[in-house]
Amino acid sequence: MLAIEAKNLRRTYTSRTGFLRPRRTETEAVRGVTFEVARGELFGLLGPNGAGKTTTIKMLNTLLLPTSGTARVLGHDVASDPVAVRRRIGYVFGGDRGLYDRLSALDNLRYFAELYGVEPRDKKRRIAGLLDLVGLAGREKERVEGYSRGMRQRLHIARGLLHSPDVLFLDEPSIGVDPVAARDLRRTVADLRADGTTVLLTTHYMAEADELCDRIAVIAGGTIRALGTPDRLKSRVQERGILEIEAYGAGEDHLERIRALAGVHGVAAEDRGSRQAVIVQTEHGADLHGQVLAALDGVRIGRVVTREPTLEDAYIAIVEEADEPSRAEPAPTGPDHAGPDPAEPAPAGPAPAEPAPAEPGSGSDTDHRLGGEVAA
Ligand SMILES: Nc1ncnc2c1ncn2[C@@H]1O[C@H](COP(=O)(O)OP(=O)(O)OP(=O)(O)O)[C@@H](O)[C@H]1O
Repeated sequence: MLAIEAKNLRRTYTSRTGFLRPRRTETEAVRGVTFEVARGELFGLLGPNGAGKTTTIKMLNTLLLPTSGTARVLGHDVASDPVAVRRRIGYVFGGDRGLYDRLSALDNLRYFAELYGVEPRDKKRRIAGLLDLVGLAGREKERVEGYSRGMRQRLHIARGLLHSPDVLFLDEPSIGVDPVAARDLRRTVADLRADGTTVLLTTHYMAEADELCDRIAVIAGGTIRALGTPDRLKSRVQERGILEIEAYGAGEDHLERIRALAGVHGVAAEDRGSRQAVIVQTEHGADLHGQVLAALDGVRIGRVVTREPTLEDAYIAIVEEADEPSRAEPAPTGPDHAGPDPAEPAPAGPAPAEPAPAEPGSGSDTDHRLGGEVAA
């Protein structure tokens, strides 16, 4: 039996804007998403901001009703059997909310264990095992307010696992976590998988996805643009050369000039402190150094290197193709691929069913990303 089965999932948000003349605005956040996750698999959902990742996760973990389409988790339908789904899943989202700062990690876990109905006779052993798994054993008596962001995140994961879920949703667990803590977090996630837990992970960090995920779906504009193993995704750009230029002050006009050069397949700029890395994907074997540097006329340039493509380059290429449908490659076929979907308007559907989260420090619930706890 599959852990997750999503078929043509769609979700449209309807919001009202304007006071005197209110208008209804519809946002098609997810526009026909189909994928399957096998039991024990670590599956990554990657995409730019606003791509529809959180909305997809929330439909799968029963916090939002799909506008149309179906989803099953361990065979249970998310819309018609949400209680059975909730019993089998855990949900951990990035950020600071969801823990009691004034309590120790141990007391937090004891409290949530009670809330989630963990059998009293199992509680002690379960908590000790989880503290061990997330690397907090020995620090469990300290108050959470003194914890680093990485430690909090690992405690969040322990909390999400208290009721021994078979499927864990991890929504950007490493957001705002420093590189050393992020490495520890990756180790924890890898251990979870080794224990047989199915994990659906969203992240903005490509290296993390590359290291951890068995398969990855790249989502943009509410549809899946590519799906496969990290190697398979990388093979999309294998035939390309990557030119990486350290720059200070390159603007969108410079990038446009590079984009317009014959033999250039994609351009992206990443801020790295005071400098930028301008990453240019070129046709394999094309020597575009001179032309690219000429297009950066007036910009201070540092090191220029050519290198092999990474998952990040594949990701940039996929997302850029999604932005420019006319340049999109033909949709690949086969079980490991999902091509661009036709963007038909989503039919109107049932109203959202977001349970009000009863989270410590949850504040107002106007932020759509901050879902409630779904553990049974
Ligand atoms: N409650 C809501 N009401 C109206 N629009 C919403 C709501 N929640 C999300 N959206 C919109 O739906 C789209 C998808 O949002 P979603 O949060 O699922 O994306 P995401 O891929 O998780 O983004 P991020 O990486 O920034 O978290 C965005 O355009 C977003 O503005």
